Amino acid sequence: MNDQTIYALASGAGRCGVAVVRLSGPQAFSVLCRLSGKSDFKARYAHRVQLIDPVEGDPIDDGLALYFPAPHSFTGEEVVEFQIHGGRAVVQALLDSLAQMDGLRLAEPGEFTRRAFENDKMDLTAAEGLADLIHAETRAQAKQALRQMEGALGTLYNDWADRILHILAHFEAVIDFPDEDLPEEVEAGARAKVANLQHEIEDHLKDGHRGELLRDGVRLAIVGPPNAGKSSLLNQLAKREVAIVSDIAGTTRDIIESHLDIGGYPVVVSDTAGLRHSEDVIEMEGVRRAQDRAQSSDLKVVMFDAADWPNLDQKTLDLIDDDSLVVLNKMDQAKPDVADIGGQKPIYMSAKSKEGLVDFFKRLEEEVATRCMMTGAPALTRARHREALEDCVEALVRFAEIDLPELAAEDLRMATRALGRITGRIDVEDVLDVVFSDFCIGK
Ligand SMILES: Nc1nc2c(ncn2[C@@H]2O[C@H](COP(=O)(O)OP(=O)(O)OP(=O)(O)O)[C@@H](O)[C@H]2O)c(=O)[nH]1
Ligand SMILES: [K+]
Ligand SMILES: [Mg+2]
Repeated sequence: MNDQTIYALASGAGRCGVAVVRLSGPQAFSVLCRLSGKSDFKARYAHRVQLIDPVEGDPIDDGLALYFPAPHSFTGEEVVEFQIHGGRAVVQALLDSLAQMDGLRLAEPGEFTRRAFENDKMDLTAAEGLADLIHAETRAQAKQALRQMEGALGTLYNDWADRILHILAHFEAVIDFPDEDLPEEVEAGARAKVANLQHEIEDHLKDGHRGELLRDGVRLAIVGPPNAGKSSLLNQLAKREVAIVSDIAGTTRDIIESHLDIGGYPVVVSDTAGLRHSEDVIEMEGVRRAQDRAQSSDLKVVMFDAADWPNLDQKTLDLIDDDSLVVLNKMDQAKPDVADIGGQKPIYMSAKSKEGLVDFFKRLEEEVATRCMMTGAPALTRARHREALEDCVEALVRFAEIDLPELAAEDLRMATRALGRITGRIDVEDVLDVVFSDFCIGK
């Protein structure tokens, strides 16, 4: 347990109706008593308190105080929460009083959650879920974060680790008691279980990065020749004039990014420079960046002026792939009958008259949704998880190729350690616990 008591404003900064100041650590309760002049507090009960600065004797506020005795608190430590009026001066007065008390200090970013993790109140995936929930900008993001915070990922990874530990227990037994004749079918069964597990983890890894896309946002690039109407479409998507629109070809030069909520899903849209050859070095740099961005995006809108059909720009045609929505814009001026462009059926629209826009938005939303679809199984949300799971699979693959029990056991240990890195939990003690509680050698 930490011997320092930390405090911080837990609600957002700035003027508001109610502000929450939180304390955690051994002195939290005595601080509550000093500020309120009372000592009789019921656990987890909102008490009306007059807060008075103990040194100056100045009143701070008339508010509420809640006391959460350890270990039944967010951090697992003694916690006190003050709900006070959210004026800047009131909040500052309380923070100043706390700052003057011995043994108290302002919390570092994430320190309350860190203490919760250290006191086994949550594992690393739950802590990450909590961070994501606070940063979530769309409904789907918040849903995924909440699910992770409530332990969906942690449970999955712990379950996998437990299953490996049980199998490991078998190999530990073979190593420690070589004279006991353990039946061969037990080993075959153990190996079959590892193979199953390996497939489950591989399936989880093959999720098209949906959890990561939902967490970080789907990257969408709008590309096409100059004057196709790319910036006009960005402005329609963003519902404001993000980019300059003009009839001068080559208006957009740099990449213009906009963060959007499309059907509850986060999308980072990039408007790009029109693709063409130019003598202007700045414009050419813009074209290079546009092509780069198209390459690195999860989804592309490849846009042409419908009037250009059938003489479409080759640079733009070259970018079309399975992740492209091909659009013929300016249908208010021209609507050629085209069945296929680069293997895709074009979508007609007008970014100016707004014809076809509703259908296009629907199509776009579907494409975004399938890329970060929330299904029954929880999705991994971070590269950190992915790397550890890949290490785990590697160890399981090695295990399958090895007969010697000592080496096989070592690979299983590496596999559990990789999973343990994700949740921050597993250590050797866990292996021993399973061996002795679950495996009856002396039978
Ligand atoms: N009639 C018609 N005009 C459009 C449509 N969409 C865009 N425009 C016009 O076409 C011109 C070019 O539009 P922009 O949005 O600037 O085109 P862009 O693709 O961003 O062009 P660059 O940035 O130069 O590559 C502007 O005058 C727009 O008003 C449309 O659907 N119909
Ligand atoms: K333009
Ligand atoms: Mg533009």
